[in-house]
Amino acid sequence: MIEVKKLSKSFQKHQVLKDVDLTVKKGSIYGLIGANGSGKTTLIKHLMGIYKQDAGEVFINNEKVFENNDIKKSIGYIPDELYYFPMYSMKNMASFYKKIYPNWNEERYINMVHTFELDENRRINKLSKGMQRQVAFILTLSTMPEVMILDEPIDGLDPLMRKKVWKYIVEDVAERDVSVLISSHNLKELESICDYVGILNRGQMLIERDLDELKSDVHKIQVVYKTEIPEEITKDVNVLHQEKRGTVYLFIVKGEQKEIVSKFNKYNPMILDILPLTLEEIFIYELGGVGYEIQNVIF
Ligand SMILES: Nc1ncnc2c1ncn2[C@@H]1O[C@H](COP(=O)(O)OP(=O)(O)OP(=O)(O)O)[C@@H](O)[C@H]1O
Repeated sequence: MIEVKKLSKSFQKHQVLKDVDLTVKKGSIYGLIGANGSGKTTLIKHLMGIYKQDAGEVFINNEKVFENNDIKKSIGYIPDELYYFPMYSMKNMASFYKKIYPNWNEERYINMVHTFELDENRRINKLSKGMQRQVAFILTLSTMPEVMILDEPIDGLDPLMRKKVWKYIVEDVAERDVSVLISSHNLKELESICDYVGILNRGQMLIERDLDELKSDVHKIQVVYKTEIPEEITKDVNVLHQEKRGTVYLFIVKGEQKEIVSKFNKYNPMILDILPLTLEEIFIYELGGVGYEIQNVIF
C-alpha cells in the first residue's frame, strides 16, 4: 500500500507539490496522470525516498520510506530515465540484484529472459531503447516487489512487448496483491488496466477517484433543439465544455446522468444522445475546467 499525506515540496522558491494526498490500495493499479511539469516525477521520487519532503508524510506498507533501505527492497521502481552500470550485461545486473533483493526469483528471471527473447550476455547499453526497457521489467519483476512504481514504463516499447508487460503486472496484482502506481501519458492503455486515477494539476491533486466512478460522473451529451439552445440549460448544469457543430450542440457535463438528462429534456430536444467518454477526454476537459486552453483540441 502507498499512502501520501499532505506532501509539499519546493525547489528554491518554486513550489512543485502542494498538500498532495494519494492512496494506492493493496492489489490495485493506480494511474497518475497530469500535464507536462505538473509534478508526477517529483512525487514519484518522494515515494522512492530519493527526495525528502518539506512537509507531509510518505508511507509504503505503513512505513516511512525516506532513508529506509528495507522498505526500498520491497519496491520495484522503473524510472523515466533508466540507469545501468556502463559495462554490465543483463546477466551481470541480475547477479547484482540477487545480492541486494532478498526475494529475487531466479526461475521467474529465466522465464522472462526466455519470453522476451533477449540475449542476457549482451551489454545493456548496446541494446535498443525499447530492449533496455524490457531489461528493466525483467529485473524489476524478478525481485518479486510488493509495490511497483513505474514512471512512463512503456515509453519505447512496441505493442507486443507492452501487452507482455501489462500481462505480468496484472497477474502480479491478481495473484500477489501487489500495489502498482503508474505515471503515463498513454491514457488509452492506462484506461484499460487502472482501477484508480489521480490527476495532478500544477502540483496539486485535482481529482483522485475510482476510474469507473470518475467515468460515471462526466458525460458527453449531443443535443439538437428546434431553435437556439435555451440559455437556462447552461445555468442549470455543470458544463465543463460546450461547442456547436451545425445545429448540433455538444456538451461535456459533470454530475448525475439522470438528473442532467432530465434538465435537457425539459426543453424538448429533437435529438439527445449520451456518448461514452474516454479517460483522455475526461483528462482534457477537467484541465479545461481549471484554466487550460482546450478550445482547439479536436477529438
Ligand atoms: N531537481 C529539480 N530542481 C528544480 N526544479 C525541478 C527539479 N525537479 C523538477 N523540477 C521542476 O518541477 C516541476 C515538475 O517537474 P516533474 O518532472 O515532476 O513533472 P512531470 O509531471 O513529471 O512532467 P512530465 O510529464 O513532463 O515528465 C517542473 O517545473 C520542473 O522544472
